Amino acid sequence: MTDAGCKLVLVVACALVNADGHILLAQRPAGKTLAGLWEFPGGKLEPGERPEESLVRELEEELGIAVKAEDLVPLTFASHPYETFHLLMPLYVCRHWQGTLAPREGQELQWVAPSNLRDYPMPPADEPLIPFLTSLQSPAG
Ligand SMILES: Nc1nc2c([nH]c(=O)n2[C@H]2C[C@H](O)[C@@H](COP(=O)(O)OP(=O)(O)OP(=O)(O)O)O2)c(=O)[nH]1
Repeated sequence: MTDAGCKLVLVVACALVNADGHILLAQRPAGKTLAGLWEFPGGKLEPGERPEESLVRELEEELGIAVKAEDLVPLTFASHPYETFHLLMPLYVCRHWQGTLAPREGQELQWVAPSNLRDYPMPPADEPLIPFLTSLQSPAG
């Protein structure tokens, strides 16, 4: 059966990877949907935006860093049926940015070793993404 009422929501997200090979997670603040869960920085595309452009904007807004679109490397994507919408979320990896990273929206931030990602409760859409991150090569690898 086709779900004619399904609303598709496109969200772009980024695994920022630091020199130690750790990945940045952000905790969704109280009051938002999925509050308390740890997610990859990013957000919904605004009308007319290209995905990479949207992610550059979100990373500046949320973390105060400047990222070049060409430093956003596609890794995989999430496709998850939430109750009120279907989430389609490309996940990029980024190892290069400028500026000092800071939580601009009051969110908790944590650098996490890929092998420890499962210690951080994530939205259900994100769980299938974890194996892709644990298989990321280290900068030296
Ligand atoms: N940024 C981000 N969003 C995620 C992840 N996993 C996941 O299910 N989402 C969902 C949560 C939200 O429903 C949507 C992102 O919305 P958003 O961050 O732009 O805005 P929001 O929380 O204010 O959205 P809302 O759900 O409260 O309307 O994608 C993730 O890893 N990163």
